[in-house]
Amino acid sequence: MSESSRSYRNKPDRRENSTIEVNDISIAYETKSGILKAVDKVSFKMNDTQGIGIIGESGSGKSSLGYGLLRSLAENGSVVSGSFIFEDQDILNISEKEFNENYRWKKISMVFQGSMNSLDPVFTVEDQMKEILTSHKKKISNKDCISIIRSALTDVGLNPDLVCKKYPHELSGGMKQRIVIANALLLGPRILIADEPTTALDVVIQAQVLQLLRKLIDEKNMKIIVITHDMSLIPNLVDRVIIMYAGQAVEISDIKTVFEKPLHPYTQALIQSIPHIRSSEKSIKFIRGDPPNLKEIGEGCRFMDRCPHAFGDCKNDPPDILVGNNLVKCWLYKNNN
Ligand SMILES: Nc1ncnc2c1ncn2[C@@H]1O[C@H](COP(=O)(O)OP(=O)(O)OP(=O)(O)O)[C@@H](O)[C@H]1O
Repeated sequence: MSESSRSYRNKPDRRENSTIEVNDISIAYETKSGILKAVDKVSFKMNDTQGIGIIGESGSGKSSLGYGLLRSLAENGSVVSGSFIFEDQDILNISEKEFNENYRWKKISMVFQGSMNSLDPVFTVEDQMKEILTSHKKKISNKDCISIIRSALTDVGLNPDLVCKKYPHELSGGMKQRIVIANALLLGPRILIADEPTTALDVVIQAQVLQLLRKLIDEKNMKIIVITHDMSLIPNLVDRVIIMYAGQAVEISDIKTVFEKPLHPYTQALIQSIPHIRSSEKSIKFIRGDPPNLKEIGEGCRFMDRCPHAFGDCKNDPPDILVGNNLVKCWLYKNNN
């Protein structure tokens, strides 16, 4: 890659301030039948944390949180409160123009859920990648474009000579997902939000894509926020997890503790629902009942109706309680307060 083309991609610099602080983010959608509160006061920090997983069942608000952080919510959605501090700046509180010019794709990027199926069928891989580059870097030369594209494809384990001139339908699912990741990393972001990055891939390819993400995080010294409903995917990818339930972060834990000693009854149930091949247990464990309707949230613990440990206190909103280094939103730990 030429020196000039190198300068279009942010280079990893271990000295830069990579602290990320998400404070009390709430997200709501306006719908015909009322306001739906998808995310309720979620906070987390990533100082020494390189990767964080956002885990929860469908509808728990994971994607809304990711879209909210990238300022890409659907038109009827908005971040109603909270801040997202990155490089000492609340990037939810700057103009759209400044965010687009300095942050979107350049410092924060996203692999959207299902995006491998939205690659444009009438453009070659090279043309799609060129389009991204030229729309963000108006003055970039064709030579630099090609050089960056080839390097980005190599980074994700693809041979540029074989894939540059190919159309999406000529590629396997795994290759398409690698291209989607290469697209997201094209401008050298410091934070990558990956929403269900391995859904719709078979297990072997899933493992390869996860391994690729791990390699890219290390090589590029970037931070990753992985959104997934599948807890079993993340142990080698992230060091902390946020367990989301009905729009709230009910547990924030390091990855080891969450598997060895999950605190929240919902997290415990999630872990128990992961099938173990060597276990003598023949029946599949599942969580009975349904999550509450996010348009009709009342007082009290949102998991109460499904919780085997529910008791009187649960009728009141549970506080966030620190247990060791981990936070849990559950009255069972009130004596730790
Ligand atoms: N544009 C929208 N308008 C109205 N409601 C929405 C919109 N987008 C999401 N929701 C609702 O917000 C809640 C959270 O959805 P979200 O997609 O963030 O959850 P999720 O945990 O990512 O689920 P999934 O894994 O199925 O994507 C759900 O009740 C969903 O129906």
